[in-house]
Formats: sequence, C-alpha cells, structure tokens
Amino acid sequence: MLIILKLGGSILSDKNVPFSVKWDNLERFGEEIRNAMGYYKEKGEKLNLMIVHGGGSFGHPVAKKYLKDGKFCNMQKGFWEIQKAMRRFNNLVIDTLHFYDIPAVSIQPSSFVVFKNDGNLIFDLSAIKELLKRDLVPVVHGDIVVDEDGNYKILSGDHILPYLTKKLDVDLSLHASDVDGVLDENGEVIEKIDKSNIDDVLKMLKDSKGIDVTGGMYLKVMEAYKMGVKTVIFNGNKNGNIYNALIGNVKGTVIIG
Ligand SMILES: Nc1ncnc2c1ncn2[C@@H]1O[C@H](COP(=O)(O)OP(=O)(O)OP(=O)(O)O)[C@@H](O)[C@H]1O
Ligand SMILES: C=C(C)CCOP(=O)(O)O
Repeated sequence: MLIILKLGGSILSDKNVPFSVKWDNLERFGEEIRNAMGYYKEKGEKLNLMIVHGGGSFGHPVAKKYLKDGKFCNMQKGFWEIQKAMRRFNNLVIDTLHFYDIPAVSIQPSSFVVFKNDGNLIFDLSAIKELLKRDLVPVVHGDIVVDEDGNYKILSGDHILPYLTKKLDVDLSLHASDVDGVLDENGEVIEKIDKSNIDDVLKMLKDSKGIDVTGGMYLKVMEAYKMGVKTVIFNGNKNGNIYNALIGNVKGTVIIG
C-alpha cells in the first residue's frame, strides 16, 4: 500500500503568525501516523508512506517579502531566505515524526526541481523511489524553485501532491487541511468533484485565511483535477482523522481528475 499524505500548512501552523507551529496538531499527527503504521503491520500489509507539507507560517511570509507585482526580486538573498525558512519548518516536522518512531527523511525541491514553461516539472524521482524501497518516509515540502526563463516560482505542496500521486501511482492520496472538504456556497461539503461539476466548483473557491502566496483551495482543486488523479481533501484538525484517512476511512471531498 503506497500512500501520500499532505499536511496542510494551515493545520501545522497559524498562517497569520510567522514561524508559529501548532505543536499539539503536529504531535498528534505523529501519533496518528504511528498508529496507522501499526494498523497495517497488524494486518500483515506493507505500508509505504510519503508526506508532503506546505509552507504554512514559514514559507509564505518570507516568500511574500520577495514578491513584487507577482515577480520574485532580490533573489540573490531571497532564494536562500525562503529555502532556509522551509528547511527550518521541514526540520521541525521531521524531528517530531522521529519522536514517534516514523523514519522520516527530507526532500528539498529547491535543490533539484525546475518549473518548465509548459507548466510541467523536471522532478527526478529516483531518490524518492529508493528511499521508499528502504521503508523510509520521504517528507517533501513546498519550496522556491527556478523556472526555465531565468525566473523563480513557488512549488506548492498542492503541485507536489498530485504530481507524486500520478508519477508514483499511489494507492491513496490524501490532503489534510483545516476544513471538512471543499465547501459549497451554503457551507456544505461537496462530496465529489469531477468533470460534471469542476467548473461550478472553481467559481465558489475563495482565498485562504492568513498569508498565502500560492493559490489556496483553488490551486488544490485545480492541480489535482488537471493532473487527472483521485485525492481526498479532509479536515486534519479533527482528532483521529489523520489515522482514519490513512486506513482509508475518512469523509471529505473526493476530487477525481
Ligand atoms: N470553497 C471552499 N471550501 C473550503 N475551503 C475554502 C474554500 N474557498 C476557500 N477556502 C479556504 O481554503 C483554505 C484551505 O486552503 P489552504 O491552502 O489555506 O490550506 P493548506 O493546504 O492547509 O495550506 P498550505 O497550502 O499552506 O499547505 C481554507 O482554510 C479556507 O479558508
Ligand atoms: C511558500 C512556500 C515556500 C511553499 C508553499 O507551499 P504550499 O503552502 O503548499 O502552497
């Protein structure tokens, strides 16, 4: 069983408070992931897990400092500042996962991923595949990356999740955010998003709370749909939901691209 789980920045941190960490959540995620690993072990089933996390209160405020009219400036300094912020966040996440005996390892996209002009990625998966073979847990994070035009772009966790879901043909693709799913204009969870309702849904997506330099829910839905993958957006803030999602038992919005 190959599962990919994105831990959204909005549940790992308060995106209104730079460099804040929601430690209660992060520690609970470690416990629930460890319990889910135990569930598969008891079933005698092999679980391989990849984790993606967003920029949260680390990447977004620093990236915002270097964005002017939608373009990155002063990147002689800014590229490292954004890398550094994401390394700090990634270190905190991985160290906490190790506290719960999860063999997490770091994958930092800014060192090897390139955004192509056609919107696709140059993203070599050799190391991730070998790490998974060794039952390690690659933890990939949103990051600053270069493009093919001499400029820079944010590689969001919402790009990474569908990309890895498709390229590694995962069995279960999960996105833990701070809402019960994609909500309609009445605040009700939309159970399924597919070609029959994607256009209507995209119209009702608003901005994220807090500082967000990527695309919030719009990017999440659009990227998963465009990549043609199936992924579930659910509420990671609710106790037990990370565990339930990992064992294939969580309610939310299913996106079928
Ligand atoms: N129709 C909608 N349904 C649900 N949430 C929506 C909708 N429109 C906008 N949002 C906003 O999108 C937010 C979730 O997207 P956001 O990108 O902030 O989450 P995240 O994945 O945790 O963060 P990050 O992308 O930094 O990792 C919700 O908190 C909500 O404010
Ligand atoms: C802002 C940075 C560096 C990463 C953004 O990743 P996301 O929060 O998943 O959109």
